[in-house]
Amino acid sequence: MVGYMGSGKTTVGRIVANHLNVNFLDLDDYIEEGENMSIASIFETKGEIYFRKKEIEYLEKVFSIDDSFVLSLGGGTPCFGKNMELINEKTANSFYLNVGINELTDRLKKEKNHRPMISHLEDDKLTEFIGMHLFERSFFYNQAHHKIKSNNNTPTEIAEIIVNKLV
Ligand SMILES: Nc1ncnc2c1ncn2[C@@H]1O[C@H](COP(=O)(O)OP(=O)(O)O)[C@@H](O)[C@H]1O
Ligand SMILES: O=C(O)C1=C[C@@H](OP(=O)(O)O)[C@@H](O)[C@H](O)C1
Ligand SMILES: [Mg+2]
Repeated sequence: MVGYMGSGKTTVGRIVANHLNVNFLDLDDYIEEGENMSIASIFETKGEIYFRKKEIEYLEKVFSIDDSFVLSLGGGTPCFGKNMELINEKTANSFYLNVGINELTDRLKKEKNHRPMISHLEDDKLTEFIGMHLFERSFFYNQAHHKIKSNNNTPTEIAEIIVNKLV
């Protein structure tokens, strides 16, 4: 699962894994467990560049697991180094959860705190930031094999659309 913060990667990925009866892995959780630190503390104490290096390292590590699983990435994962190339090489089915700026703003207003890329922003600056940031990142997200419009459906409905593309 690929897409902007708040697009539902973690929520939808978990449901898809459940439907397919395979393990679910969230790259952020995997990093937090491996580093024994929250993503927010990694950003705060070591900075974003350190996080991005770790993110590449854990992405490579996760792809060395010899098992079937659904993987939800962080919003920035596809946008650094050669990550998107690696993602598409390692899976035949990458999904971009495509959600519009206003819906993302509504969702993220409620949960800025554990997302260090936006936690410093006032609510009234959020839409503008997301608009610019999404524009920059869309180049990478759009390289996913499947693009799923995810604005007006529940996570369960989106998971069903995804499962139907896989079976
Ligand atoms: N399809 C959806 N409709 C409404 N809210 C959603 C949907 N998908 C996710 N959410 C909500 O949006 C927030 C962010 O979801 P999350 O799965 O953490 O996104 P991501 O992992 O892409 O950052 C959560 O509060 C989640 O419940
Ligand atoms: O977009 C980003 O740069 C980030 C997204 C986060 O994941 P979610 O997209 O699951 O919030 C997490 O990896 C980190 O806070 C950085
Ligand atoms: Mg997530």
